[in-house]
Amino acid sequence: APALPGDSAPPAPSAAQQRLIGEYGPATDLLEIYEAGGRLYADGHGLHVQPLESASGLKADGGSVTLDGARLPRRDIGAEVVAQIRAGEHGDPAALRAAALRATPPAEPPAKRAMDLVPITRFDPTIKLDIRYAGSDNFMGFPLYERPAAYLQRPAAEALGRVQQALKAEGLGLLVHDAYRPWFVTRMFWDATPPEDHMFVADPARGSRHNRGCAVDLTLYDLATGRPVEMPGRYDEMSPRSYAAYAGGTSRQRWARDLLRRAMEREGFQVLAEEWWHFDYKEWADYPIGNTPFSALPD
Ligand SMILES: C[C@@H](N)C(=O)N[C@H](C)C(=O)O
Ligand SMILES: [Zn+2]
Repeated sequence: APALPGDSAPPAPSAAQQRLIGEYGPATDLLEIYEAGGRLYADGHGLHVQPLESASGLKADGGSVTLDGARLPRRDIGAEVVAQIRAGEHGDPAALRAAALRATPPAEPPAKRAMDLVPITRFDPTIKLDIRYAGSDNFMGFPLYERPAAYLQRPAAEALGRVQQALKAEGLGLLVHDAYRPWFVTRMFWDATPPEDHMFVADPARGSRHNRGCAVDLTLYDLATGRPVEMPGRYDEMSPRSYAAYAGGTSRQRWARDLLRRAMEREGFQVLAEEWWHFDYKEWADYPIGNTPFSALPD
């Protein structure tokens, strides 16, 4: 039997539909235009799952929507949050890093298991890496890691290898953005992120499951082209598009997101409700919080 039975990707929407799909209006009361079953719908801002062609009073041209005469501009909430973080009081990378390195992780009772971090490509070298925190293409806008490495605790890395094998039958592979993360980096994320967006970064007072070597941030790539598969939102986007249950975007994007989730769940990983790309391995509570930088981990 196929590893992930019953899957076939829905068709992509037409270019004309693509131009309209998105979020419009005030952040606290967004109007969402999305595709389902080949049709466009408007939802929010006083409308409820309204087929676009029958939404009287609504005119959409892509750049903005006019609803009952009021103009609702297109929004990219994630990009707005990134701009806020980079302009914020904690925008100085060196000062942020120095403060985080001076701080100490929370004290905890002895962990059940010792750290046993292994490179995540050890059990399947076809897992691809694009380690965003080792470069500047991340929400902070500067490198946080000394090298583009990805480690997980051994049982989690083995499980990830099995996910990769299962996805091969679908012509897909895993593209990893992050795995083990030293605690001081979690502290830097927390300090730099506006409090209203703290749901997207772990509280250093409890530690991240990444610090325990048991969380992985990842997406899918197409084995034939090597290109990432389109998802409903961007990696590390701090907006509702990141929620695992987000109903917007296109059927094809939601299909890919849900396929990734099912493939991961079959091997003991659980998705984070706020982030479609973040998965915790089931044994995370057994491991201690790690603060070892990548420069001190073996290659
Ligand atoms: C920062 C983001 N990639 C992430 O991993 N968030 C979760 C909540 C975490 O920090 O553990
Ligand atoms: Zn994560």
